[in-house]
Amino acid sequence: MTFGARPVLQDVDLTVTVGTALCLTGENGAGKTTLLRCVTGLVEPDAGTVRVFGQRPDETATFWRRVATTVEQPSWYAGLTVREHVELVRLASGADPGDGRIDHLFTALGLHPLADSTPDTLSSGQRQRLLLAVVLSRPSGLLVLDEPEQRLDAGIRQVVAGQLRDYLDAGGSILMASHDPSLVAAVGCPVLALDTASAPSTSGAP
Ligand SMILES: Nc1ncnc2c1ncn2[C@@H]1O[C@H](COP(=O)(O)OP(=O)(O)OP(=O)(O)O)[C@@H](O)[C@H]1O
Repeated sequence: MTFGARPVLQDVDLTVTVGTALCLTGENGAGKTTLLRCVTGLVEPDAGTVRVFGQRPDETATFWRRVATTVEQPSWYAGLTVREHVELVRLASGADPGDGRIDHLFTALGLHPLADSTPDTLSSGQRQRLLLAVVLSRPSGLLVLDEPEQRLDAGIRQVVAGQLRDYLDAGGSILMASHDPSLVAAVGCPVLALDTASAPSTSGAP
């Protein structure tokens, strides 16, 4: 990619095998979010190839039924509660909102006391928990997460790590960016470090 005269993400080559996770790290501006946006089709790279489940990322429902992401912040519906948002997403994904999955996530993420609130009344960390509940509540094959630890306290970060491990155990794949080594260690995924020149160096086995 090039933004003006500034090259970003040059010579980057990575694969996330189905059922595994990979975490992108690197300093601010290294290109982590840009890479996640390329993978989710939100931005078209100037050159190179991106394939997700063998397909080019696009805007079709077929693509988005397999990919859940926090790269784009959602717009919350005025008047709908926290619980109604998650139910709506789960229902629209063809899953049963009453099968206990939402209660499981609300218990894990501490959202039960906020279930009847509207998102605009939540703190930024509470809204981040809601966002994670939304993406984890619907069936998907790939989670693309941009700094899932953002604004979360330490206890909830470990809970999120546990939910991500559960997602992997169920056969899902995860590509995420993070600045939190403890979260990455708790998920147990390999790390791909992007430097500001975007030449990747790896630690762990992607
Ligand atoms: N839409 C855009 N227009 C111009 N420049 C952009 C745009 N998006 C990203 N950039 C630039 O690309 C570079 C990489 O940005 P990116 O957000 O991918 O970094 P990052 O590694 O996610 O950083 P952070 O750790 O701060 O989240 C930065 O220099 C940024 O200014």
